[in-house]
Amino acid sequence: MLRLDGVDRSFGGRRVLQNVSFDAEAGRMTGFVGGNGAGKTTTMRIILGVLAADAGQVTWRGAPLTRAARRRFGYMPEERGLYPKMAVREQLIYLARLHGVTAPAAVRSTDTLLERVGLADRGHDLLEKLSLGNQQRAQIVAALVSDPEVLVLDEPFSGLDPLAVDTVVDVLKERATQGVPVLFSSHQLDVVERLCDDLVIISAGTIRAAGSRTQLRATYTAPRYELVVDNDAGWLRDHPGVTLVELEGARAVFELSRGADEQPVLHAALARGPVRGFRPVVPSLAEIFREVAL
Ligand SMILES: Nc1ncnc2c1ncn2[C@@H]1O[C@H](COP(=O)(O)OP(=O)(O)OP(=O)(O)O)[C@@H](O)[C@H]1O
Repeated sequence: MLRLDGVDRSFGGRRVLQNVSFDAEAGRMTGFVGGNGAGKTTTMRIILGVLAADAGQVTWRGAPLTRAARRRFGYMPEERGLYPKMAVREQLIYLARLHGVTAPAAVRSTDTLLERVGLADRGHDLLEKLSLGNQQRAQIVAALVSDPEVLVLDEPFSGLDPLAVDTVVDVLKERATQGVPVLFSSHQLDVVERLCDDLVIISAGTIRAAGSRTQLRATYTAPRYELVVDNDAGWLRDHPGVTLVELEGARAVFELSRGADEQPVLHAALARGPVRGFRPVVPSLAEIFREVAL
């Protein structure tokens, strides 16, 4: 597992990371989310050794990271890394070689990945001739081409159309299935929700929550239910333990205080007339994020 333990970092006396600790586990997709300036890129740069931490450490498989270990990492930096004036396929092969991949394997890996992301026929173009979305696809190939042991990706989905997002999601999930920890940052909470097994939420340089989606839901949001009746459901407002979240006439979404049982609410509804729907509502990641990070 990739582990950050007590990482601090300041710029010019301003602390931007404070005691940052979390794990990205082998074989799991870990979404790293936080608002603008929260500290995601700085954290990823420290993992890759592009920046040094002031305190704390990053370990991989229990050992502090060395330059040799980091060569086996795949990194997609925020500033992206490919050369605009070099042909796409040529530089991807070159990059794989830099990471110690043999020439035939570098060619094979480049061609397979270009095909996967729909760029097989653009390999001979200069990177700058590609549309921004296609450049982004090439950057993703760059992170994957050396068949890395660990993947650290800064906003890998930004600028991709929905079909390209799906393709990249598939490729990343495949890597995770092969045992690679995949740590990626994203502002697209719907994509993170669909994709990640684990979540790390950072705000103002501090980790606010980390764990599996199910754990975070259980920890940070109260149980929620939807009730649909025939008449106005406004009476719920006065029911003990209930907080109304939404009310549209006969349909209501409500939260129950912790430890409260939902059955008395159902009985109360039935006592007033027919109940057309009653079901638990799973809070979205955006709601968890609002609860934890803001
Ligand atoms: N080289 C630097 N010098 C000074 N301040 C920096 C430097 N790099 C980052 N910072 C500051 O550190 C804080 C965290 O920035 P960082 O880029 O890590 O956030 P982020 O979560 O990736 O944000 P975004 O989602 O906007 O990309 C910000 O306040 C930023 O201004």
